[in-house]
Amino acid sequence: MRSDLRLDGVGRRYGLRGPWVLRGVHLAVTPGTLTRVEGANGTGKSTLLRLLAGIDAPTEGRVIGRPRTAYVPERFPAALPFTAHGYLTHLGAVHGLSRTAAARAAEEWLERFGAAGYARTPMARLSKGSSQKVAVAQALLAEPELLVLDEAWTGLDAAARAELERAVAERTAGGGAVVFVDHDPRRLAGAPYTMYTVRDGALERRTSAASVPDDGPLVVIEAHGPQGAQPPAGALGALFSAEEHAPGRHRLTVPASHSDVVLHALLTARPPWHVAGVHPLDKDSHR
Ligand SMILES: Nc1ncnc2c1ncn2[C@@H]1O[C@H](COP(=O)(O)OP(=O)(O)OP(=O)(O)O)[C@@H](O)[C@H]1O
Repeated sequence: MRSDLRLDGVGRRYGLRGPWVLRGVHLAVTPGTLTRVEGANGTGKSTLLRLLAGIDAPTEGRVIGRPRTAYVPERFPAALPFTAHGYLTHLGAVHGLSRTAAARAAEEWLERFGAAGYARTPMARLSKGSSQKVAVAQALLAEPELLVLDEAWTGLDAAARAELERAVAERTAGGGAVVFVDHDPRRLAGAPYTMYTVRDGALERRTSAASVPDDGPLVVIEAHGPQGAQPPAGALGALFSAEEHAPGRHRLTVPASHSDVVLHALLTARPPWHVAGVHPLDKDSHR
């Protein structure tokens, strides 16, 4: 990827008079970087990813630059009239590979994701997890400059999840950019990334995530606080991630070693937040 992909004053709404899902968004995606997008349900994460992937156009504003891009959608249309191998070979050819190179790349990626055993199975007959492997393989096949992953880990088994993390690291090491959404705050936590929260149609840049350790237990604090509020200042520096999943219902993920600090900040805030529960993060709970 030679230069940034930029969103310049981008807004998107659906329908002529629909509410603005995103408005006034400025964002630069730089070669060799990893970008994480988070936000509560329905705030516009997938909308943002589709604009970055170039499969949707902004209602207003401009997208500047278009690297060779591949995209894993939140919902992959699995019932395609191909075998996994046939589909990937076909796509490889569309991306400009020779037929032989495309077939070889298809085999290689199916193998890497532990899907070689059903390469010749019609896609309509694949399980959800297996078709997700094909969804991921189709995006990696042609070594895109920009890789956009919308909850791409969902449904993959542990080995395939790890393989996808490796593939992401390979892309950024090779100078590509990767933008992703994932519900698990530990996803790619070992790699430095820039994090943006989508809130009220805008992007807020978060900086705390880069310093999060990739080991050590995490706990989830379920807290009730003011709607639309940031967690109290005393808690912010210790947080791994924060999500307002329903109005006034905040889910804060924090290293266990820092949970006391965060609980203290919540309970002594003015007005105090109500702590509804604290539990260890179950790594698989959000997949
Ligand atoms: N094709 C569409 N037509 C009409 N409205 C849409 C369309 N796609 C998304 N929306 C609306 O735009 C808003 C943002 O949706 P989007 O899927 O981008 O959010 P999200 O943050 O990815 O949600 P989730 O976390 O549930 O995946 C929602 O209100 C949704 O209903």
